[in-house]
Amino acid sequence: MRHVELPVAVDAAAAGAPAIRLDKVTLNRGGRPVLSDVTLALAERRIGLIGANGSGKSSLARLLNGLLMPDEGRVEVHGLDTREHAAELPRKVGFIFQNPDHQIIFPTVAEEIGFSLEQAGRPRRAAREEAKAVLARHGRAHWAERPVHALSEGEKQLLCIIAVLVMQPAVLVLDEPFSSLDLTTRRRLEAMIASLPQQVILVAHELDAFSGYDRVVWLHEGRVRMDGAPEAVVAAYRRFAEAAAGAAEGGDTP
Ligand SMILES: Nc1ncnc2c1ncn2[C@@H]1O[C@H](COP(=O)(O)OP(=O)(O)OP(=O)(O)O)[C@@H](O)[C@H]1O
Repeated sequence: MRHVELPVAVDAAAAGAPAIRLDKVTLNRGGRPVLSDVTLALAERRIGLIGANGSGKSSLARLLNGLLMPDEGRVEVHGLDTREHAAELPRKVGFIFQNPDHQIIFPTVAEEIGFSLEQAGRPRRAAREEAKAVLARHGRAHWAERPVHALSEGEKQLLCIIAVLVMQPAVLVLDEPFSSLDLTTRRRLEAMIASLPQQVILVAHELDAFSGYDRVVWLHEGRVRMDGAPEAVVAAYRRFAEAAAGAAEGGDTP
């Protein structure tokens, strides 16, 4: 199967002014392009990003909060060029990594959340107290003095989300947050994410995670292959992936 799926029009006007724009973005990593000429206006509240391993999803996600900068083109978040406003981006775009251990710095839950509150401008002493109140709001008051290493993977992921949310970002980017979670834990986290007022951009291989989403973008070899309603994009991607698996079994690649 070699045909290119035509993009599905997304009603950007209905969704409001784009919060995020990528304009002709090319990104090189390891001396080769991993994103090529990507143009996207991301305005919808719930956007999924899918694609095969190595297709460029994490790289694109990292462009959104300034962890990576484009080699060509521009990335704008709420009108700010990421190249010129890198220091402001972490407060606008919260980022959740696949592995919570890459995000958590402090030994206890309250210290981790307290640090985020300090980053958001609270004095240290007030931050420690407020951390307990934040945990209580999430029904996790009993976590405050818990060592982070004693939390399960799902609990650590929830801690990361709570810690990022205290910065009150306008956008939450989650890069494969479910990959080590069991189904029940994943469903709970999905429900929590669904309840957030933030714009959410979710990178995931779990194709059923996008129910209720406004839009899904499929990346293929560093380019947008299809972009539109979740059902249509996920179905096309599934067909493509299954054809690719079949062709690989037969010694061919689509
Ligand atoms: N630190 C790095 N240095 C060099 N190349 C990298 C680096 N990180 C990723 N790449 C390359 O960039 C390409 C895109 O990787 P990326 O992680 O963005 O893909 P992905 O779609 O998120 O993949 P996955 O689903 O496996 O997480 C891959 O070819 C990868 O090898």
